[in-house]
Order: sequence, then structure tokens, then C-alpha cells
Amino acid sequence: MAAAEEESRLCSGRFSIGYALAPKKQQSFIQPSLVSLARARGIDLVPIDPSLPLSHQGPFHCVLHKLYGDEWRAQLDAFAARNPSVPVVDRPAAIDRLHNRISMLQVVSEIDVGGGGDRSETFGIPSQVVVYDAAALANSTLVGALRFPVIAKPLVADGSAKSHKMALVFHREGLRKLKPPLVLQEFVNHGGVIFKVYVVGDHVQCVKRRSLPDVSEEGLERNAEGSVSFSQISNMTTTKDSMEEPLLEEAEMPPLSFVAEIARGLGRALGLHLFNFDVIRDVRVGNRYLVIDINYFPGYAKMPGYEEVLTDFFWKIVHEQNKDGADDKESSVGDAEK
Ligand SMILES: Nc1ncnc2c1ncn2[C@@H]1O[C@H](COP(=O)(O)OP(=O)(O)OP(=O)(O)O)[C@@H](O)[C@H]1O
Ligand SMILES: O=P(O)(O)O[C@H]1[C@H](OP(=O)(O)O)[C@@H](OP(=O)(O)O)[C@@H](O)[C@@H](O)[C@@H]1OP(=O)(O)O
Ligand SMILES: [Mg+2]
Ligand SMILES: [Mg+2]
Repeated sequence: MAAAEEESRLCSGRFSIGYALAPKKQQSFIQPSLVSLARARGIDLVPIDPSLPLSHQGPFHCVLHKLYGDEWRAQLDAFAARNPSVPVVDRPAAIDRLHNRISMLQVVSEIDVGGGGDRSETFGIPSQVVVYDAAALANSTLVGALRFPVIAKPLVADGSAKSHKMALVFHREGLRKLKPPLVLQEFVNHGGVIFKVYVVGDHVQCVKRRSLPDVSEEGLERNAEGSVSFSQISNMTTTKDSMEEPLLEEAEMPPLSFVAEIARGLGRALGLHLFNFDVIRDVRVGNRYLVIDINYFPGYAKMPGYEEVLTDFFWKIVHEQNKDGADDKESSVGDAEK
């Protein structure tokens, strides 16, 4: 940041965080309750107009964003080159890894959750294969390795409505109408409840949501249709499903220390501060947890107390950044920025 701009901040004692978000995201995330809490703690949340040069906006002490495309990327790169000490949360190259459902989950095998060796819980990802074209869907070696039912997920997870369109496929014949590129992931019975683990820097919070109900052997036989399509099931408040209602309130949460260790490992390996991940508990192995999805900058406003959590995060970023003004300090924000 230019010396004159920093001087004006020192006089005003305030920090500016610029945010660049799609209109729907802006509406859900930038709540008056968040804006006023941040303001009370000396932080102004300022909208960035992505159609104007970033250099004509600001000054900012941090840039927060969930926008894609080459133009936006070029703007951020130029901004980072001009303002090497201003954190960009998060780096586009780090976010990219979450836009492909294979690279997204590969990171799970890269992390090490120690727990001193006395932890009974284990974690991993479901078996999955990637299918690039229709010919591969007919390949018995590839598909034969999977146990049905499977969930077909678009390979690309770029936030488009299309990228959330899934199909639960009961039989091999159900694969025929699918459109690659996609990932075929084994459906794991998990009691109809999913755990969403929200990460904001060092903060980790886990909530329960409804999920797809378990599929029994009879259900598998009965389903002559071969597949069922769905989209963003955990955001639905009701389902038309005739299957037994999952008892959301009664579902036991995973130990917080366990999910927090996974969260920290993922945050470090991905170089990200703002994300959530979906975890299910395998009903066959009660202490086995599977990560099935990781999302950049999720719907934080649905997280209880999100205003405090996000304001604390903003406060830490701008204060760490300005403590000794350098890029070479040891803050986690600085590390991710590099
Ligand atoms: N392997 C699996 N086994 C059982 N259920 C699964 C599996 N994968 C996904 N699901 C169910 O399908 C839902 C959607 O899958 P996923 O989370 O991968 O999609 P998404 O569109 O990326 O979700 P989000 O809205 O969280 O970004 C999950 O919330 C869960 O209910
Ligand atoms: O819109 P919502 O508040 O539901 O947030 C969802 C968010 O949509 P948004 O970024 O457009 O807001 C999604 O992002 P994209 O994959 O589509 O980029 C994804 O992160 C979901 O997992 C979030 O739901 P949550 O996991 O928190 O339940
Ligand atoms: Mg999900
Ligand atoms: Mg997702």
C-alpha cells in the first residue's frame, strides 16, 4: 500500500476490506448485521465493482472475493503486484483446485491427522472414478470396479447450477443417459444426515443438515428407473421422498476436535482460509468419516453467529498485516497470500 494511503488510514484508524461477489452472494453474505459489527470494530466493508479497474478503487487493506473469469484474475494479479503486502483472500490459484471434483478430494489423502495415535475415528473419501466420455461409461473394467448405487457428479464444480446437478444411479443401465465429463462416486449409506464443517481461518464450526436417505438392498432392486436426479439436497427444507424421515436432531455430531484437525489439515494443504467441507459417517463402520465435497466461500450467513466469526477473521487479517507491515511475517494470512 502506498505510504500516503497508509498515513490516511493511521489518521482515521480504520481499515477497508473490499469485496467482489456475485449479486446473489453479496445479498446473502453482506447482511446489515455483519456490516455494522465490522464497522463497530473499525472495519469498513466496501463493494468492489469488477467492471472497473481495481486500481481506481480502494485503497483496501484486504480483498475478499468469489468471482471467476480471466478478466477478474488479471485484475487480481495486477493488484497483488502493486500491493504485495495486501492480502487477497484467497489466492485464485488455490481456489482453482476446488473446481474439479477429482483434485478437490485428492487433498484429503495429503493431510495427516495425528491425534496422538489414540483416536478411534478414521477418515477418507468414497471410491470414485472419473469419466471423460460416453465410451468410458460403457467400459466394464472402469465401471465394473464400482459398487452400486453411485452418485454421478459433474467433474467441474464451478458454482454454476449445472455443476450441482447430480444423479443417484442404482444400476449400470442408469449410466447411459449421463453426460460426461463426470465423477462416479460410490453412494455410502450415512443415516440421511450430513455434517457441514465451516472454516474461517482458524475457526471451525460443524452443523448438521439433511441428506439423501440410505438405500437398502430392496430399494436397489425396486428402482427400475435406474437413476434419480437431484440438486443441492442439503439446502432443501423438505423432501418429497417417501422414505423414512431422517432424525436430524438426534444424529450424533462427530467429535469437534476430529473435524477441526481435518479442517486445519485441509486449510494448510489447500492454502485457503474460507471454505467448508461436507462429511458423512459410514453407517457400516460407525467411526469412519468420508469427505465428499469441499466448497470455496460457502453460505456463511447460514452459520450461527457468522457475524462475530467473520468480523474476528477480518480484524486478525488487517491487524496482522499492519503489525509490522511486512510480507515476511509468520501470519497464516501472509502464508496463504504467498
Ligand atoms: N458419496 C456419497 N454418498 C452418499 N451421499 C452423497 C455422496 N456424495 C454426495 N452425497 C449427497 O449428495 C449431496 C450433494 O453432493 P455434493 O455435496 O458433492 O454436491 P454439491 O452440489 O457440490 O453440494 P454443495 O451445495 O454443498 O456445493 C450431498 O450433500 C449428500 O447429501
Ligand atoms: O448459496 P448458499 O448460501 O446456499 O451457499 C452455497 C454456495 O452458493 P453461493 O456461493 O452461490 O452462495 C455454493 O457455492 P458454489 O459451489 O455454487 O460456488 C456452495 O459453496 C454451497 O456449499 C453453499 O451452501 P452451504 O454448503 O453453505 O450450505
Ligand atoms: Mg456439498
Ligand atoms: Mg459443492
